[in-house]
Amino acid sequence: MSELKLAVLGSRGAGKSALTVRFLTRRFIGEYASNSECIYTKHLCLDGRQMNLEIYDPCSQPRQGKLSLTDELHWADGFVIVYDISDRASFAFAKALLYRLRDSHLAACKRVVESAVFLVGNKQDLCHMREVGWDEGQKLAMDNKCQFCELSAAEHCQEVVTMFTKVLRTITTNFKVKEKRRPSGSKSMAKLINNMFGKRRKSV
Ligand SMILES: Nc1nc2c(ncn2[C@@H]2O[C@H](COP(=O)(O)OP(=O)(O)OP(=O)(O)O)[C@@H](O)[C@H]2O)c(=O)[nH]1
Repeated sequence: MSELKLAVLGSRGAGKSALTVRFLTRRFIGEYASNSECIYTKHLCLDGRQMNLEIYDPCSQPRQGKLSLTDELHWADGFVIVYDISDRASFAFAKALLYRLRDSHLAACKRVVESAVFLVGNKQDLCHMREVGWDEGQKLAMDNKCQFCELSAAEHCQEVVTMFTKVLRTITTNFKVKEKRRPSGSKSMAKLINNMFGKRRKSV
């Protein structure tokens, strides 16, 4: 059974908990305690495959603006980066998060994993108060080679489910690519033995 780990990141109040809970329960709950971080777990079936999903919803208060992200980067297989379309500062924060992710992927040459990132413009129901254009979100996503959508955790249940499903599907695809690249156990053992003893034999 696959184990999938997803981190939902963004600035305070962007709607990380609302989106996560909407996906997990199909319900929109107006207020969440923002002083505690959560790892939600769910068993689900995606494309006929059973998997255990963990979703990390951090407490943004103490880390706001720090962007260290080191723990999340090591832990997660994929990321949902959320901003609030009626809050330009949250867009700037999302942009900084994407740059931080990109830098770490470049440093680690994790090109395969790069696309398991979804940029989400939340609170689309507040479009009368919009501060960030759809095209700005789309461009930021294109520049960072990630997927993008605008939606409302408050009003769009199916869109939220579709967004999470897409990012989970990307993660499982990345897993499959990695599996293909990794030599099988017996082959890699043979290679190891060959490296050790083959070289020694040559030097004798
Ligand atoms: N109008 C509207 N409000 C939303 C939407 N999503 C979340 N909210 C509201 O935005 C506020 C913040 O939502 P949260 O889900 O707690 O945001 P968060 O990013 O988890 O915030 P922190 O836990 O403080 O980091 C709450 O009052 C939610 O009800 C949305 O799609 N539309």
